[in-house]
Parts: sequence; C-alpha cells; structure tokens
Amino acid sequence: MESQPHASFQVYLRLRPPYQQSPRKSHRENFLTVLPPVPTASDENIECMTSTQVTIHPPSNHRSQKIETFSFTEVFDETCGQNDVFGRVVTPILEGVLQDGRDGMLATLGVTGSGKTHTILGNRQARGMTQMSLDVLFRSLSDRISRLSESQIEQCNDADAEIMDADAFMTKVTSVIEPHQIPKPNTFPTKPSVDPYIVQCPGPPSTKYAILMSIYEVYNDKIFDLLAPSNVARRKALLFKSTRSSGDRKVVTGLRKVMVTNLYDALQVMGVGQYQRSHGETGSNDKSSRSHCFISLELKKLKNKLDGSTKIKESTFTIVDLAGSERARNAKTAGDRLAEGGHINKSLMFLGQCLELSTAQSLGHTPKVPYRQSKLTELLFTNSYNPAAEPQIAAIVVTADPAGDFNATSQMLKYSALAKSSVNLRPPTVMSGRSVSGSSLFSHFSTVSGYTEERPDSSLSALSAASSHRAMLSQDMMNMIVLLQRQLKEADEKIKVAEKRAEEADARCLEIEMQVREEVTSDMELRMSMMEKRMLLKLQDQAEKEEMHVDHKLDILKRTLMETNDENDRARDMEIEEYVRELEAENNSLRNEVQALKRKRANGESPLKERSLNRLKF
Ligand SMILES: Nc1ncnc2c1ncn2[C@@H]1O[C@H](COP(=O)(O)OP(=O)(O)OP(=O)(O)O)[C@@H](O)[C@H]1O
Repeated sequence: MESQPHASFQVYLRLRPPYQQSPRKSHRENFLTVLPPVPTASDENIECMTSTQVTIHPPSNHRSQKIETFSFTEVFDETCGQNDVFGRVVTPILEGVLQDGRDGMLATLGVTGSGKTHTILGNRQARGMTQMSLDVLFRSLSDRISRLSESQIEQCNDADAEIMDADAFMTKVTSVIEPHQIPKPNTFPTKPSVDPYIVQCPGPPSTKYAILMSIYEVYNDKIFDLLAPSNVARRKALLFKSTRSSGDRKVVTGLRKVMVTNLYDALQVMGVGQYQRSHGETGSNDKSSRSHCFISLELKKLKNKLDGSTKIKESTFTIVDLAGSERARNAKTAGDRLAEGGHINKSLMFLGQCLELSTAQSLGHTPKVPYRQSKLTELLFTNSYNPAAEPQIAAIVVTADPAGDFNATSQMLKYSALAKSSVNLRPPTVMSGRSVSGSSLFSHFSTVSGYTEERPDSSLSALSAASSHRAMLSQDMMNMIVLLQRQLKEADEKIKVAEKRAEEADARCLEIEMQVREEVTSDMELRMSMMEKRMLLKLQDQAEKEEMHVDHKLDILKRTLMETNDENDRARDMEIEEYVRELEAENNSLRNEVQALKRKRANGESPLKERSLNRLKF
C-alpha cells in the first residue's frame, strides 16, 4: 500500500515591497491588506504578536466582489527584510536539522515576480535564506566539520552519487564553463547584516559532521543535475527511486554531490548551480526562473563507535525555489517559454491540491494526498520524508505582490492558506422570496469561514477553544467592518471624482451642443438660401412658361376674335348692301314716282292730290 507522507507545512506569507524603478508596475492599486494581530487568551505580550491574516479585496471592476481573508502561520509585510524571515522561519528548521537530526525543508511559492528567488538567493544588498543558512551551518559546526572517508562514502551512498571535494569539483566545472561566467561568492554581501546566529549542536566534540551539497532542478517534469554541466540538449534526466537503504522513501539517484567544508566553497557551488539553472525573460519578470530549483544540504553526523567504525546519522535540509505560476497573457510567452509555463502551472496546480489536502490531514481528516501526480510534488512530499524518523519540519514562504496580478495572487492564496473565509460585498440577492443580508451576515460569514465551530463538550479546553474561535470570528467581523468602511470611503471619493467628471462632461456637452447648433444653423441657412435660389429659378421658369402659355392663348383669342370680326363684318356688309339695295330700290321707285309726277304735272294733273291719295291707300 502506498505510504502517505505526514509532512505538515508551516505556511508564511511574505509581501514584496512595491517596485521602485518600474513606473509601469508601481502605479498599480494594492488589493492586499495585512490585518492586525488577533489576541487570544494566552497572549501575554500583545506588542510581540505577529500578524497572521490578510484580506484581499478585488478591484472595483472585478466580477467578484468578495472580500476574502486568508490565515497563515505568520504574515511578513512589505517592511520585513531577509533577516526577519530568516529569524522566524528558517532558524527553527535549522535547529531541527542540527539538534534533532530531522529533515527540514524551506520552499518559496508565489506568482511570477513576487520575490521567491529574492527570498531564497537574495541580491547584492541582502543575502538570501540559502547564504544565511549556510553561514549559520558552518558557524555552528565550526571545527566539527569533517570530510567523508572513502569507506564512509561507501557506507552512506547507495544512490549512485558522484561525491567529490569542492576543489576537485571546481576544477572539473571550470573545464566546461568559463570561470568568469560563474557568479562569484562575493556577488552577495559577505558579511551578515546582524550578529550571526549559532545553533548549539549536541554530542561530544569527537562527533563530526560532513556536509554534502547538491543542486538539481525540475524542468518540464524531469529532474536535471545542475552541478554536472553539460550541453542542454544532451542533459540526462535523473531517476527518482527507492534505494537499498531508503526503503519506501525515494531519492534522486546519480546526483553529483560536493563535500563542502566552508562558506566560500559552498557559495562557489551555489554559483555554479545558479549559472546552470533554466532562466528566461518573460513579460512578468526580466529573469524568470523556468524550473523548480532544489538546493540540498545533506548533513552526515559521524559518531565514532567503540569498535572503531562510524555510525552515520543523516538529515537533510532542502531549500526549494519554485518557479512562479504565470498567465501566458501577462507573461507574453510563446514557443518553449509557453510550454515551460504550461509545465510550471500544471505542477503548481498539483502542488496546490496536495497542500490543501495535507492541511486537511493536519486538521485530523484523512484524505489521500495525490503527491505522485508530478515530479515536483513527489520530491516535495517524499524526498526528505523518512517514515522511520520524525516528520520533517517544512515551511513554505508564499510570496505575493500586493499590487500584482489579482487573479493569480488570490488563486495562490486560496490553495496555500491554512484557513480562509469570505464576505460577499455584492448587494443581497433575493432568491425565492428570501434574502441573504444584514442580520444573516454573521451566520453567512461563519458558514463560509472555514472555521468550524466546535460544540463545547464538558472540558474547559474545548470551551476556551470555542471562545477563541468566537473571538477570531468577531475580530474577523471587525476587520471586515473596518475594510468595508474603508471601501465606502474609497467609493465616496470615487463618486466625487465621477461627479466632477460628469460636471466637466456636461459642460463639454453643452459647448459641443452650442457648436453643433451653430454649425447646423449655418448649414440650414446655406441650404435655405440655395433652396430659395432654386425656387426663384423655378418660379421664373414657370412664370416664363405661363407667360408663353398666356401669349399663346391670347394669340388664339386674337385669331378667334379676328375671325369673328370678319364674319360680323360680312354680315353687316350684306345687311348694308341689302339696305343699300332697298334704298336704291326705294330711290328708284321714288325717282320713278317723281318722273311720273313730273309727267303728270306736265300733263296738268295735280300730282300732290294723287300723291296724297296714294298715300292714303297705303
Ligand atoms: N522583498 C523584496 N525586496 C526587494 N526586492 C524584491 C523583493 N522581492 C522581490 N524583489 C525584486 O523583484 C524582482 C523579481 O523578484 P524575483 O525574481 O525574486 O521573483 P520570482 O518570484 O522569483 O519570479 P519568477 O517566478 O519569475 O522567477 C527582483 O528584481 C527582486 O530583486
């Protein structure tokens, strides 16, 4: 049956300070707030208390308006330096490794560019956890440091490791890599910034210690030795398997391990590992780690037995710098970089599942941790896990950029936090006549909080646990109220800004409207005058046509009149002619009468008498 690791992790959160030089990144909004420490009944010195919770509030344009609270073993805010992290996270592990012979592990986990490598390896200004650990290790062991003899190597090495001295190693390496390419030990501050811490090691002065250092990486789900430089194309993936002495526990076989006896040698070896590690430039980080890097410090405690032989007790301190999760769109990756990113995200997704389930395990549940899904989870959950020994002391430092990628960071916090709770800021939704709001907020909060309230049994401890849970929940509520008030204030300010903008927009609209009106009016006037002209032309045209038409009609009338006059004239002429004829006939008859009268008178007749008689006849 598959044995389940029983490693439980202390999970710390470290917030990185804002970017100093990059204006592109420095103007972004902070979405992460460290909550003040929650006092419990057992806290005597409130000033020494450390924060354990953060809330994240989504940007105002985000589809989810949920304020989420995440609990960690401890939260280091932006002001905390390397010494703070080392003192509170790493020294307990070193003590466990040196004093109790337990395995220890320190890993950094976070979104790309959040400060994982900075925490582990430091920079020119500040040493990283690795240099500080090596320093404490060598100072604490001091003159107890020894080399392994051939027979001791034989005795403890069944993983086909190539074990060699630091000098031999450097000679071998510099025959392949140009020495100037390897980062020198003085790249990092050579002196610690605070008084070096020393761990008291148990046992008589005759008990010696040998330290074997190996560095390897998980790149695209394969393990590669970083201390055995070779052409990338010809790099041979190492096997991760059980050996004669490891039993259930799997180990990386075929590694090159360097026996280091002082800090300088160890830093030189680190330089080689750093040079060999897969890096690349992405849109999110100029020097992004493209692999998960493991620095393994094996401590061999050599105890002389009475028969002259040596009893070797082994413990390992593994420091892991994980590659960061990234979103291809933000990282602007393509080709190999995109494929690497895919492998990184997949392995981190499996790690997230394992972490969630191992947290559930530590709370007394018994889910199976599916750590065999990827090389990374196998290495993290089983490499330094020895079923026969005490569980390893493991710490994960989750690094986060409070003004970085909101979605990626909240996802990271979701699966790494030890507990989480949330409050939805959206207005209450009415569902089938019922609404979730106001008074139900507390109960809603309690349900989603992940803090399951224990039913108090008869024991006092259960009662105090329940009351401390209550205190935690009410503290959470207070924190939420403070946050909500802050958000309201921010919203007020935003409204004011929006109102001012609206006023400005109104004024601008008015101005534009006036302009448009003026333009429209002048356009209209232009059109009107053109229309007028056209109408005038049309009217003129029409008038001309009508004039012609009237002229034509007049012509017709004239002609008609003339024709009519002609007819009348003819009729009158005929009448006149008739009349003339009548007159002429009358004239003729009168003339005849006159002639007749004259003749009668000549004949002596009285023409007048006859004439009067004629007239009477008529
Ligand atoms: N706490 C810090 N203080 C000062 N500088 C920091 C801190 N954390 C990160 N930085 C700086 O931010 C930059 C990115 O950090 P780092 O390379 O450690 O990120 P990372 O999480 O390892 O990214 P990746 O996963 O891409 O390798 C570096 O220049 C580093 O020096």
